[in-house]
Amino acid sequence: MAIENSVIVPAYHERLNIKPLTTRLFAALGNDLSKQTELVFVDDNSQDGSVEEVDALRQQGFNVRIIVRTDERGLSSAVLRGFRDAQGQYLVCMDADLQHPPESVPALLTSLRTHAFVLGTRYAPGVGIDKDWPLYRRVISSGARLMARPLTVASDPMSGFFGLQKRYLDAARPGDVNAQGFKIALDLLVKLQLPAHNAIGEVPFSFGVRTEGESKLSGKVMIQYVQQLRELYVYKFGANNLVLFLVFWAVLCLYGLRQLALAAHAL
Ligand SMILES: Nc1nc2c(ncn2[C@@H]2O[C@H](COP(=O)(O)OP(=O)(O)O[C@H]3O[C@H](CO)[C@@H](O)[C@H](O)[C@@H]3O)[C@@H](O)[C@H]2O)c(=O)[nH]1
Ligand SMILES: [Mg+2]
Repeated sequence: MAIENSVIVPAYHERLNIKPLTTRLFAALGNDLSKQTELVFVDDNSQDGSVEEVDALRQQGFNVRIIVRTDERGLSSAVLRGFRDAQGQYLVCMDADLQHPPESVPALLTSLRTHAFVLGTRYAPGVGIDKDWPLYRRVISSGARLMARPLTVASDPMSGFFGLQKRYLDAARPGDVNAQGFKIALDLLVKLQLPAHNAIGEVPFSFGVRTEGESKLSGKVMIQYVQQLRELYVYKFGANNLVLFLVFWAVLCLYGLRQLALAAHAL
């Protein structure tokens, strides 16, 4: 049966998460969907046994493979590499560390049949973020989301859990999509030529906490986000509207201070 769906997972030092993600994903897909789906890890030469782990799973019959990059690093560029290499027309991106529930992938794939882009969202009734997610990450995430507000109507453009139809990526101008940092979904939402109506679907999910390995979010990634936002504001509103960007930067700072004050009050 032809491969229609490709699930792309950027992975760096994620050996311990590879097996649970693979088994949970294919169990969630069930027999029919599993036959049409490949799982592709894009690893940046972790040299932690991830390759052997994937090989063992493939020998057990799972349609899983791993691309090892030795010349590049970074989450967004890894995702783009996986998308380029994908066999399927329906692409899903998710993290390796099980913060994105594999059980929500079938819903993403279903929604992708009728939407060009589908976003896994943590901001919907009945879902949310695990209470153990650190406060400083909540503050950063809320601030980053607020700053992206004017760029897209999507409720959770910071999400790393999303899907799109490959033809829209194929139609993008080469080099147009920013391969720096972590915010690949936001870049795609702003830059791809999506249909004017009903382009974006949303699938609610609960954002878990990592139990194995560590987050790779660094100060550098946050600076890359600010640079990316500046570029996106110019892209969407024109070079003269940088003022907008600066206003939102100021709002973000005020919001961050307010959150910190509230947190300090609660202590
Ligand atoms: N290949 C590769 N993969 C990477 C790299 N950096 C991170 N990854 C992979 O990208 C996934 C997400 O990385 P985490 O380090 O777990 O990110 P996070 O701090 O939990 O942030 C996640 O949640 C945010 C929402 O608040 C998202 O905005 C962000 O994109 C990501 O999904 C993981 O599978 C991780 O191994 C890299 O340089 N190269
Ligand atoms: Mg994570």
